[in-house]
Amino acid sequence: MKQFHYENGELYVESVPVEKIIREVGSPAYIYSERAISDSYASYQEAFSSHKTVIAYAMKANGNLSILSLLGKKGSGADVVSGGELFRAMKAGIPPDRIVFAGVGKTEQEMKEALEAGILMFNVESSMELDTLSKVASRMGVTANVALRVNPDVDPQTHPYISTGLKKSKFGVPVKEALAEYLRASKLPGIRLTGIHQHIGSQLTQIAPFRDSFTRMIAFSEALKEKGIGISWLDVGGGLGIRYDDEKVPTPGDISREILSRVKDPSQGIILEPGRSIVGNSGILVTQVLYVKKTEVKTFYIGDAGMNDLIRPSLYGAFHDLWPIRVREGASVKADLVGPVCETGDFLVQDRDLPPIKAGDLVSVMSAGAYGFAMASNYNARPRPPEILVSGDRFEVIRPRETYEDLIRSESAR
Ligand SMILES: Cc1ncc(COP(=O)(O)O)c(C=O)c1O
Ligand SMILES: N[C@@H](CCCC[NH3+])C(=O)O
Repeated sequence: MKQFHYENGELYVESVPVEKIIREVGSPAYIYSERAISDSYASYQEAFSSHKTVIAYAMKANGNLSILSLLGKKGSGADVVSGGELFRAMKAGIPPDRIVFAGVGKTEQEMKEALEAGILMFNVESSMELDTLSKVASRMGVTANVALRVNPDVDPQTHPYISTGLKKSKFGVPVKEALAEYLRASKLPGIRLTGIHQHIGSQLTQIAPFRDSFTRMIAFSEALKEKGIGISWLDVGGGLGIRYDDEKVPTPGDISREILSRVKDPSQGIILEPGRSIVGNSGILVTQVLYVKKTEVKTFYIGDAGMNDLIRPSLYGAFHDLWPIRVREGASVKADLVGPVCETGDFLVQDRDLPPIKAGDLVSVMSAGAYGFAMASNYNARPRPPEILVSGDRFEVIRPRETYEDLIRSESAR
């Protein structure tokens, strides 16, 4: 978080005071640090530099075109999960031969688009999907590069909504059925088996689940080799956690040691799909406190950003730290920071000792660069906030605030 720091009691992003940005673009607003994004990406590049690696940024975390093109220019690929994400990635200039496509419900149309683009690999999640891809590719007279997403049944020790590698989860092909499915796939027209894919969950803070699932992946790739199926790419997914509160999280270097120590051949291709760990701590959501409301039992700071702008606290009970934009002297107060949305679950912070805050103050919801704007909605007909990218002493609006007209653009009143 070193790109977000105080100078004389005032919060800066890189060399720009947050207040200066808000004066120009208004509140609420997402603000990202280019330096922070570049540094996170570089830590993956360095950690995996000894092996042939594609870092396929999981753009679901933050799919802004400027961020995609920033990463694309550094050599990043993209992990996409829809035709829309594929479209965005290509618009941002990410070459298709660095794009992998995951997701349990790809449509025939999406498969066709990805085949036309010539993506690196489809990460296929079920037998039926495999048959559909074979049919679509054969019809087009092309061959789809395929990995099966193998569900290793490993507990990632994270929030249940974002655990994906357990037996009971909807993702991937159960590890027990995977060998038979690969053998079947090897005979299907229009399919070329090029990889194995795993992704066990998000916001992983322990190294053991990575180790367990990768150990299973290596064992599985050896079982495939014995059956004559050689694999070019081991796609180990994403999921590395970030520090929201006081978590101690593994680094890309820790992950690479686990992985690369087991991969003897440096020409064995590795694909990584980090999302949160690239952008999560590279962004904040700034909101202005409109009102302070004290009841018999609680203090509420009512801000101009709500669950439609950042849904993680409402959806997962997620913790986001709260920093004042200007530090005030005084005692902390136990309070909630809530939004204007008509839902009791509309809170960004709940029952927490917060620094002294007055109506009119700007505050920063930290660690909001991943799954922040990306999951924002127009609920309550609220225009989504702008996104700002800071680079050194400059800042740029990389997505303007939506207008009321944007809200109704494709509708008509009868
Ligand atoms: C297939 C796949 N790859 C990569 C990611 C990115 O995960 P994270 O943002 O936790 O790195 C996800 C989301 O969890 C995913 O579902
Ligand atoms: N959206 C989630 C993570 C889901 C990851 C996508 N597979 C979050 O905010 O933490």
